[in-house]
Amino acid sequence: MSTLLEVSGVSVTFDGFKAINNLSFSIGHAELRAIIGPNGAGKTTFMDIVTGKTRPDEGRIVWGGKSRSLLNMSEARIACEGIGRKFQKPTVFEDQSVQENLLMALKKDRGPLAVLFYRPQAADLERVRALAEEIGLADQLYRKSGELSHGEKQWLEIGMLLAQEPRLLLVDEPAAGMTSSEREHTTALLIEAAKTRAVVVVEHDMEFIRRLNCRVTVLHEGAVLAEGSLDHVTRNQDVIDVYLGR
Ligand SMILES: Nc1ncnc2c1ncn2[C@@H]1O[C@H](COP(=O)(O)OP(=O)(O)OP(=O)(O)O)[C@@H](O)[C@H]1O
Repeated sequence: MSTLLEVSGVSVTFDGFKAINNLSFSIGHAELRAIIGPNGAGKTTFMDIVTGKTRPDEGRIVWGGKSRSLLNMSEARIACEGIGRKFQKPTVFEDQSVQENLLMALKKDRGPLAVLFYRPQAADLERVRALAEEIGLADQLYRKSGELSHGEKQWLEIGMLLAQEPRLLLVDEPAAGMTSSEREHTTALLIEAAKTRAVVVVEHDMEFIRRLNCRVTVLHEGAVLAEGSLDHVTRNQDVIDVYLGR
């Protein structure tokens, strides 16, 4: 499988504390990956580094077919390059309908005049309909987003990220606060999304990860402790020791 993102030998120090320690990680163009690890393992900092929010002290991060470095790019540039991030808390425009939220998120010319004179074209509405179908909100297009359940808001936000056509999607704890049927739907949605792009899911819920049925990377003290199937990593003695606090 060809590599989309390659992080090598990256370290980050906060006030003398090494939060990320010589971390290496890579993901393919259409791959689903789960990242797990105990509290403080460096999962959030890892995502901050990939999105340009935090700059590493050392290491390399290369991206795409031309292996361009992400290190000199601004956060906005990295987002334009096709790296989308879903934070834990849903952030949709609550007063707008599902359709309006998705329309606003479509990848388009965002110049001030283009935004001012924007009128949705038939192709945009069709794309929004397809996105709503993909996230399971096709029958809620005209509903105010503020009226959606927590799970539905999360799907809408995932749809808004998909509307930007990212090549890599980073998703932070998508299952938190969801009912079990919402979790099942979220699993299916992420598996589907990863057929055409890379998706990294940071999650604590092992049952959710089991259903994702993907390669798992275990972080501990800012480095990769183990990698492989969930069964493989949960049999690893180092992983067992870390989770049991030994
Ligand atoms: N800005 C910062 N300044 C100082 N220390 C920080 C900063 N950001 C993170 N850390 C520390 O770096 C370590 C890694 O934190 P990080 O949030 O990346 O872990 P995590 O794996 O996401 O944890 P959790 O599962 O609890 O969210 C922690 O010890 C944290 O306290």
